[in-house]
Amino acid sequence: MSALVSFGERISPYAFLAVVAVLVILRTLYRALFSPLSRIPGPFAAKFSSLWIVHQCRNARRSMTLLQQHEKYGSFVRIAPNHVSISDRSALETIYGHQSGFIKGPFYEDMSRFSVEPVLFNTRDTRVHQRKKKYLSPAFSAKNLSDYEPHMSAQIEKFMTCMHRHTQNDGEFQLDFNEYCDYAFGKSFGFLDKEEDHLNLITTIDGRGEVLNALGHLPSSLRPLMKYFYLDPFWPKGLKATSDLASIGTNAYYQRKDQQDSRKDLLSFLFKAKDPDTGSPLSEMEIIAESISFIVGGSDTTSSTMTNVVDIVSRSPEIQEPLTMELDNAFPGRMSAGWVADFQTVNQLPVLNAVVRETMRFKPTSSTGLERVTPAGGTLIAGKFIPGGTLVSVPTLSIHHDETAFTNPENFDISRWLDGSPSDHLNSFFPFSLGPRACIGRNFAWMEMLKTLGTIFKLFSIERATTLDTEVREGFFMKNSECRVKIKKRVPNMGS
Ligand code: HEM
Repeated sequence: MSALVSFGERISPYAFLAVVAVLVILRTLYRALFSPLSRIPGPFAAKFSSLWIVHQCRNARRSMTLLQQHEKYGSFVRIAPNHVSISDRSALETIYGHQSGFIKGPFYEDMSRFSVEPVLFNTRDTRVHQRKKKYLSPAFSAKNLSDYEPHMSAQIEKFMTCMHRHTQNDGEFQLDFNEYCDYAFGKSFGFLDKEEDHLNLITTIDGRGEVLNALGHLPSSLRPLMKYFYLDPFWPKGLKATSDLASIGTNAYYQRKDQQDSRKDLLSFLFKAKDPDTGSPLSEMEIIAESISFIVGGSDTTSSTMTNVVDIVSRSPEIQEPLTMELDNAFPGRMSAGWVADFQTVNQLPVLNAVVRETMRFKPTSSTGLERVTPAGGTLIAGKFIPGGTLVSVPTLSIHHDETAFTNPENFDISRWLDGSPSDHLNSFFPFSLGPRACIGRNFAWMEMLKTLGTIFKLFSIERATTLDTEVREGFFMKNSECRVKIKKRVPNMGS
C-alpha cells in the first residue's frame, strides 16, 4: 500500500491520466476482440461501446433496427460489449421462465432513481419483487376485475359520448385512447370532461418513455450527467418529463386520498394493503411510486394497442366487415344510448379476439428485448453457452415476425388465430412477456381492449383519414405518432 502511495506521489497527474486511458483502451479492446462474446456477430461499433444501442434508442427505432440486424446476422447478435440479443423462441423459457434464475438487468436501475422509489415493474431485487407482488396481486384477481367492470363501462361510455359528438361535425378527429384509460386512479384525469390534455400528460409520458429507454443502456456513471447534455435537448427535456410525471402522479394521489369513494381502483387496494413482512400499512411513498408506475404501465400500453387495432382495421374493409358482422350477431339491432359491450360476450367472439391477437403479434406495443442478466457460472441459451453476468434479451418484434413460427409473418392475417389449433402460435406469442415478471395487468388489459373495441366497432364505421403509412416511435413501448380517423354512426345489419 505504502509503495502505491509513494508511486502516486511521484507520478504527475498527466501521466496518471495517460495510464488510466491506456488501461481503459486495453480493456475495451480485450472485451471487443477476445472476450467469450467476441465470436458473436453484430454491428462493428457495438463490440466497443454501448453507444450503438443508445443511438438506436435515442432515435426511437431500437426494435425495428434489431429486426434488420437479426435478418443480417442470425439468431445471436451482440448489441453492446456485454449484451447479446437472441431471436430464438427456445430462449424465451430459459431467460424469462419461472425457474430461470435470470434477474432484470441494470437497464431498469435508473427508472426508479427518476421516479420516486423502486416499484413492482422496475425492482431488480427478487425478494422486494415477491413482497410487492403479494400485496398487488389481489387487485388483479378475477373477482376484482369483475367488480371493476361497471367503472370501466362508465369510462367507455363517456368516451363514446365524445365519439358521437365528432359524428355531428365531419366525423374526422385525432383518436387518442389515453384520454380515458387509467386503473391506478380509476378515472381519466379529467380529459374526457375537459376534452383536452390539460396536464400535458401524454407528451410527458412519451418524452419520459423515450429518454429512459435510451438512458438504461448508458454506463451507470454517465446517466446522472445526461440532464446537463444541452447539446441534445432530447436528454434534459425527457428527464424533466420524468420529474413532471412524478409531480402529476403525486398531486393525483393527494386528490384521490381525500375522496371517500367506493370504486375499486388500484389505489383502493394500496390504501388497505399491509406490508407482507411487517403487517403495517404501506408507506405513503411506496403507494405514490406504485400508482405513478401504473399510470404508464396501465394506460399507455392498452391505449397504444387499441390505437394499433383501429389503425389497421380502419384501413381494411376486409377485416372491418366480418368484425362488425360478428358484433351484430352478438348484439343484434340498434343499441340504446349509453350501451357498452359486456366482457362475458366479447370474450367469446373469435374474430374480435383474433384481430386483437394478430395486432399484438404484428405490431407489439412492447416490441423491445427485455433485458436480463445470466446467472453466475453462465448457461446454455438456444444451444450456445453464454457466460455469467452477460446481459441478454429476446426481441419480441423479431420473434413475432419469425417465419419459422408464423407463416408469411409480414402479412396481417387474422385467420392464423381462427383456423385449426393456434397452440403452436401461442408458444411464440408473448406480448405480455412470461414467467415471474410477466405483465400483472394482462387480464385487465384484455378486458379493457375487448370491451372498448367491441363497443366502438358495433357503434361506428371507421376509416383512416390518410393513406400514408403510420409513423411509429419507440420508447419502452412502441407508439403511433398519430391516428386521425373519420367515423360515421353505423346502421347495424338487421338481417343477422
Ligand atoms: C396491452 C397492454 C399491455 C401490454 C402489451 C403490457 C406489456 C407488459 C410487458 C411486456 C411487461 C414485462 C416488462 C418487463 O419485463 O420489463 C409488463 C409488465 C408489467 N405490466 Fe403490463 N402490459 C399491458 C397492460 C398493463 C396494464 C393494464 C397494467 C396495469 C393496470 C400493467 C402493469 C404491469 C406491471 C405492474 C408490470 C410489472 C410486473 C412485474 O414485474 O411483476 N400492464 N407489461
